[in-house]
Amino acid sequence: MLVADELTKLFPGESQPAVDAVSFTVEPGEFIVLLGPSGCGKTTLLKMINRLYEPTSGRFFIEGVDAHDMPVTELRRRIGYAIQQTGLFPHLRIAQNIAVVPRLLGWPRERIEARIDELLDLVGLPREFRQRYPRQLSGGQQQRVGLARALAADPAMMLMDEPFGALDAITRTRLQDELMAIQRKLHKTILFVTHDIEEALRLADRVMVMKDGRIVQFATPLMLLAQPEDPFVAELTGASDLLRQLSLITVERALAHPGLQPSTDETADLTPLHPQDDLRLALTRLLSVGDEGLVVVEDGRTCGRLTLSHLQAVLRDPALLGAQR
Ligand SMILES: Nc1ncnc2c1ncn2[C@@H]1O[C@H](COP(=O)(O)OP(=O)(O)OP(=O)(O)O)[C@@H](O)[C@H]1O
Repeated sequence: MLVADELTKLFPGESQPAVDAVSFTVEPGEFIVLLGPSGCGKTTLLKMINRLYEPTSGRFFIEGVDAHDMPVTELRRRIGYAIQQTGLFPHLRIAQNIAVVPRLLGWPRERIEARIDELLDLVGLPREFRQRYPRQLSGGQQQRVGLARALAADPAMMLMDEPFGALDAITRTRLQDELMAIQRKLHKTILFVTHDIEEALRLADRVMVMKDGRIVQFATPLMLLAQPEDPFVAELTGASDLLRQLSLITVERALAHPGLQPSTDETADLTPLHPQDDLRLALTRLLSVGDEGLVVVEDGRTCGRLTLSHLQAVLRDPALLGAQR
């Protein structure tokens, strides 16, 4: 668990703190996205957490221990760090880049070699890339190496500063999918900075919206869209966009809505929905089939039938907010 208590950073010569007395708690295994306009303090906050910057005041605790009392090497061993510019060493081969932290930690050679292979597999790169230099890889491949390097010593927490910022939409979506799969498998606590609202809503368990060094709202993606606490949050997230809200709710949740009894009509549709499909996709399909709705099928078994009434009920129901996954 990560607990920040009035964490503040005032850079020398500045009148306003870059991060201004922020307090929050992050549970183990949560995927947190930091979102906010340029200069609002996202990077500064991350850099305080791995102590690249020392806070001017305030404290934070990792697993109950005051980070200030921890040796920096010990702290950084627990925290992986990946950034947009990748920070790969150009003169080191991919294998050496990935091995930087394990080497610092004095791991035996065989363990390091095995770990490099394991990580290349995990991030979806061929093992032959071991011998290449960063310049011989595409931007997306370099980002994967950056991710592998951040994961190398198996840290419990990952700080990621716009790691997919410079990538095309397709590569970006693919890397998001892989990061989510890695997160589910390894249960890392992740603090992830982005400017991209779609990326934030897709990845986050909770989004920390920042403005002028402060936290404006810290809530699930659906809560942000459905109950923005501030006009700034509404504008930033496009909260009036109902399609965005629907994209965050699954068919399964809509079927479970107490206001509507699921019909178990066995008539098979040509293209049934799956319980884990999102309601934005469901809406697109429902608009083309009309009133009778679409059958929902999982592993060959019919779970119910979804209609437009389900979507309307869900959008009107505040009880569904906060539990979109
Ligand atoms: N080393 C520094 N010295 C002085 N001021 C700094 C320093 N680093 C950041 N700042 C200032 O602190 C504020 C917050 O910067 P920070 O980089 O944390 O913002 P950010 O939200 O990450 O922005 P972006 O989205 O553009 O990366 C800005 O006003 C910035 O100019």
